[in-house]
Amino acid sequence: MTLQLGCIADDYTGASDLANTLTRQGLRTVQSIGVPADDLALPEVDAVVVSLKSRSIAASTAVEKSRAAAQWLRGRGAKHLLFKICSTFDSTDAGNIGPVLDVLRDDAGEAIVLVTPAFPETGRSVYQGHLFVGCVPLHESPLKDHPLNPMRDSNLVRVLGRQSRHKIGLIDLATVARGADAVQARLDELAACGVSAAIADAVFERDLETLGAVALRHGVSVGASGLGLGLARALRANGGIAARAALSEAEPAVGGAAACLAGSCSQATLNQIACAEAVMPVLRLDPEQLIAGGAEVQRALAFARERIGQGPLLIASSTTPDQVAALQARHGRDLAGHAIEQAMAEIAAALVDAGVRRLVIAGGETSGAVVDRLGLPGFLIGAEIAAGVPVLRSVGAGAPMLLALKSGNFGGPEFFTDALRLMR
Ligand SMILES: Nc1ncnc2c1ncn2[C@@H]1O[C@H](COP(=O)(O)OP(=O)(O)O)[C@@H](O)[C@H]1O
Ligand SMILES: O=C(O)[C@@H](O)C(=O)COP(=O)(O)O
Repeated sequence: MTLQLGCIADDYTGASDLANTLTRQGLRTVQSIGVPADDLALPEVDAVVVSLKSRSIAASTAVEKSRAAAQWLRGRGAKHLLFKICSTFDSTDAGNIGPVLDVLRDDAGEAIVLVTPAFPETGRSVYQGHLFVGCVPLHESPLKDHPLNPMRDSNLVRVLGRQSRHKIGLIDLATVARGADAVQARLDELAACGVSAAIADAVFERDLETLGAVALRHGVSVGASGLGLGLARALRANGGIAARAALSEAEPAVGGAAACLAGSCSQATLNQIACAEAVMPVLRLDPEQLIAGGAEVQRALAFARERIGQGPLLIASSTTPDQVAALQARHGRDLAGHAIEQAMAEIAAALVDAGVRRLVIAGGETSGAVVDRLGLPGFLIGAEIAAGVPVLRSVGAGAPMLLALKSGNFGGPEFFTDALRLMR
């Protein structure tokens, strides 16, 4: 297998988002959970997206895991590596985008790395280095209240500057609009001044096509699905991608019971849970009890066992920003987040033991904990449910399951029913 593109994603929902974009752009893509084991049989593919749960862990561990993934991908022939970060630049001043970017750049022998989280399809654009979510700057968007990485500064040159050992520069939209050679010239100019990463403005897909074409001339780039789109189109334009059938087209139906789990406290997820209440049984967990111990998990399982087989159900720990803040004040941010993720993973494992084969999970960290607990090594990419969220078919671990790993902020109000309609 010779990869045309190697990708390292810092969470599992982000990985499925990128794998979805690459697939829609005609690249045969698989999503692996961690670095694939040597005995994992992978089909002939153009791109592998290695999913890490490295967004909210210690920076040194994130660096170590990303390096191992980079080594594996380079060993399979990938000349370019995309480090997939969140389109809302989810991170803290302690990392992890800057530290990972620094080592991937050094290991690739590059002087400077192009960085852009722009993803126009989901309303993420970058102008003068400031990230917008729809029509509001990042620091005014719901991301300002994220439970793990509240984003309170929209100026990405500044944000990345606090995370990196090196100087950060800007490639503005006027330069991007002048085309690939202008962008390359600006990168060279910044590198000559000792700048080692450049935030690139991008508003429209054509901007990402320009940035993708430039990125491909280098060994590594950093961005969200928008840059993935630009890279995929550049690879196709270079004639690097053979025309072949998509990987999961001919797969048989999976069937079996269906369940949804939500650990995301994002605004979009809160609305989706409210909408789901009209069409399926919904259990809202008590987060305080979840942290206290197993009784709340048992309550969830009793709720589920009574209803499994009668139709889908939803179990959610999600709550409003003020309640998240109150819980974190009592227990600490990391302890609260981790304990709830592990409780959701325990519920998921018991649901699968009880016959659930189709599982929708809302939340990146939540998805990571669940998929790890289920021991699924990888996924083929199926139909697109909403921008950035595909149906996933598990591979390499017994009978296949269907999953949807939804980024907290993605999907329309009816996301849970939209997903289940496509997960057959
Ligand atoms: N009620 C709650 N109070 C505090 N934290 C919560 C609650 N419910 C879930 N969490 C935690 O919030 C975090 C949500 O992150 P994540 O799953 O990545 O969602 P998103 O995709 O919206 O970022 C997780 O660590 C989760 O365990
Ligand atoms: O780029 C994006 O916005 C997503 O792919 C993503 O990474 C979202 O992360 P979570 O909201 O934590 O799932």
